[in-house]
Amino acid sequence: MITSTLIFRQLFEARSSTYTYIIGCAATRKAAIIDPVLETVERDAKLISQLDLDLQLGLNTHVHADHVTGTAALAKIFPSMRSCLSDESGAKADRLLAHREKVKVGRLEMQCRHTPGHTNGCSSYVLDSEGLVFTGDALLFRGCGRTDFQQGDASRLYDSVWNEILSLPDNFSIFPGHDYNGHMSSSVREEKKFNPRLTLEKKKFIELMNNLKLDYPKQIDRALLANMKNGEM
Ligand SMILES: N[C@@H](CCC(=O)N[C@@H](CSS)C(=O)NCC(=O)O)C(=O)O
Repeated sequence: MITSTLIFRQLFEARSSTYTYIIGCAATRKAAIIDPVLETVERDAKLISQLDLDLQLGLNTHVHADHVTGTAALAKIFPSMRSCLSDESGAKADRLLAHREKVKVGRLEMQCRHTPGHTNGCSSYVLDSEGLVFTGDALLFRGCGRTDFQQGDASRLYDSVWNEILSLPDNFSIFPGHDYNGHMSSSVREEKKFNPRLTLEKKKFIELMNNLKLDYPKQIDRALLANMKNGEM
């Protein structure tokens, strides 16, 4: 997608079902990448170069438990790129972002909103001018991130999603960190109406989240070790 100000790509990494996003400013060619995956760094770097973009920011929505972030590897290819992460994450990054802090991508401005609950250091990135929000694992298509490890907390997640994401205008598009069923995006209007977890009352939501009984992600040991250090292996 290219508008007069925005260059936008959604990319997929199949092993962990992760979405990576490229956000570029059409006027200045400055760009950011959200949640790159180590295994697809070469693909992403090639696309960034072909689009004639100058990668400035590598934004991680949180310390991922299911894949190794590509930010350290991308910084070797694009030396001016700076990695970013919530200042509540306890992990390493070039820039630690406070709640509501803004980052610039050329003439575009994104706001970091802390949305803890899946992990204590989760954040979503709001691109207000274009009506887009990148929710990482806080809010997924008709779902949400699990809350059973990494300081997960269902009560905090419920408040984060309702106060910081679903409080955005109804027509905002939601771009999640993963999808396991082939969906690519959603909207605030849709998730407020159809999300089977978040439309529950808070007590029922907490009960449901505390009893999901999901298997641990296959790459969890390798991923947590590396992602606490910005993806350095
Ligand atoms: N099978 C996958 C891991 C699947 C998983 O646990 N996904 C997480 C996000 S990555 S930590 C999640 O929050 N899922 C929510 C849900 O309801 O499924 C693997 O082995 O990597």
